[in-house]
Amino acid sequence: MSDTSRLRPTETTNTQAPPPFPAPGDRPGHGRAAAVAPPGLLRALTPYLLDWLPRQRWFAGKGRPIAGLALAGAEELLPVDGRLGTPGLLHLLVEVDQGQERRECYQLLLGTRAVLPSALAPALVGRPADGPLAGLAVYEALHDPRLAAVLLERLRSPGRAGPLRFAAEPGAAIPAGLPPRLSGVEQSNTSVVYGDTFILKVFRRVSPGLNPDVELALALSRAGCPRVAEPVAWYEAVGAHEEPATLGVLQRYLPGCQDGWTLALLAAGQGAHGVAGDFTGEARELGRATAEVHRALAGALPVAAWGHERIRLLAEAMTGRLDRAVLAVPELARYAPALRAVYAELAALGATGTTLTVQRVHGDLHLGQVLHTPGRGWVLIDFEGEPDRPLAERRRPQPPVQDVAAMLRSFDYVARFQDPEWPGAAAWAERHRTAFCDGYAERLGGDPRHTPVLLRAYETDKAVYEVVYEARHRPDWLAIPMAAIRRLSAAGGT
Ligand SMILES: Nc1ncnc2c1ncn2[C@@H]1O[C@H](COP(=O)(O)OP(=O)(O)O)[C@@H](O)[C@H]1O
Ligand SMILES: O=P(O)(O)O[C@H]1O[C@H](CO)[C@@H](O[C@H]2O[C@H](CO)[C@@H](O)[C@H](O)[C@H]2O)[C@H](O)[C@H]1O
Repeated sequence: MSDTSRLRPTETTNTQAPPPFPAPGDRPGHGRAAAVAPPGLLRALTPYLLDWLPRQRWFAGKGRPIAGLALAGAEELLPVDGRLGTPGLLHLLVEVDQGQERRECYQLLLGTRAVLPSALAPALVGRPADGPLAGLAVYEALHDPRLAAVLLERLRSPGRAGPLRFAAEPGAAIPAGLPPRLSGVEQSNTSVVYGDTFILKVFRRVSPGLNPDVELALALSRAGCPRVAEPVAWYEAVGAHEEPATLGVLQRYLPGCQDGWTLALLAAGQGAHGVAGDFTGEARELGRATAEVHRALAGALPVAAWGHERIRLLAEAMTGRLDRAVLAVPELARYAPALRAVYAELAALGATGTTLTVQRVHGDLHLGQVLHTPGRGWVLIDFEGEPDRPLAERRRPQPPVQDVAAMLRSFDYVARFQDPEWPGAAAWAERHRTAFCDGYAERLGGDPRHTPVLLRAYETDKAVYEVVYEARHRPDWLAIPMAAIRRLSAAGGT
């Protein structure tokens, strides 16, 4: 008999992280723990997690010291027992205290084995010397096809596993035994492809509430919109006091696709005689696809109108983001007065009696979030919104121009990627931005360029976000959004 009891939650109150880490206490955004592991589990893992977490691509708190860890959930999906000679599988929700008001909660899937095969050596997290995992190698479970297969099996048979709930679209046919492989493209989350038929995205940073990546993709798929990879199953953590937190989604895999960023760079690089190549046909098609998604979202989910006060609040929120960005990246400071003027113009727009139609949008649209597929043309993915914004904010309706502005920024990125100072960059970007807007207007009937004040405010807001994003994650790329900041701050009135 396996010794599963050693990892079963034995208490119904929060486990405190062992000294020297402080007790979790009441956690903003997470409330009480959904499940509690026995004392000793977190203590055993902590030294390894402190080293391993900050090295993960998806870990948002890089560069800030970790003051404490706490378990918000623990479930044994396969018995953890080295004597069995088979791998164990632990599902953990770990809260990380980095001295900020909001503690981030991360989803970890950890495998355990007495002997780790050499192919899994790069996935090693640590070998605790004592505690409930003593003598076992603890490693990233999604690297192990045997353990990735367990997740697919759970998704095939909806139901509960402790605090975890697995659900599937009615009628979804998910075959058994599809071979898993870890997706090479690791970004904000971790994805596993099953037999080129499905792709499972395991969300890393989680919080209570329905993740828009599931919510919007389901709404679009149920509305029959072909511009989305259909979700077929998902799983979530069910807490006692809060909305379930979405943990992962299984979607149809689109074989043979390529992302827009790769394609656009390729096209731009294929020009002759020093002139960058053309991507305007694809950009126009992408504008059409984006308009189709907006139209389908407006049909499936609530739409509202923003009047004066709400537009003023939007301008205020953008100004607040700028102020915080200036603190994070001081070289923005000299442009700040001109950028504030862009937002002031937006606030003034509300005073003229203008109303804006708002609806659910993608929220972080860029060329890396669109896949060109052999059968369907452009498909939009990753409806999570900007990962740094709280979930509730990402789920609020917004003017659809937000997505348009974000995609316009992406064409600017392509133009300046090789050389931020390339003299032809502005013209290349402008041609492709125009083509995208033409396609969008053609399909939707409304042209985003007809609200230039709003469009510029959103483009500015995005460029400010990108400055902070690049300063934090890819300092070598900072020159790209800074060039946009210079342009937008110099543009002046309408
Ligand atoms: N349905 C799909 N079919 C094929 N490939 C996909 C699909 N969804 C995502 N991908 C691939 O996985 C990558 C990451 O997906 P994404 O949803 O953006 O994850 P993340 O949230 O980690 O950024 C994409 O750039 C694409 O290469
Ligand atoms: O794809 P994510 O949801 O993780 O989005 C984040 O990372 C993006 C970069 O991978 C970042 O996008 C920025 O860089 C892109 C080129 O790599 C460019 O096409 C985008 O226009 C630009 O915003 C995105 O902002 C960030 O949220």
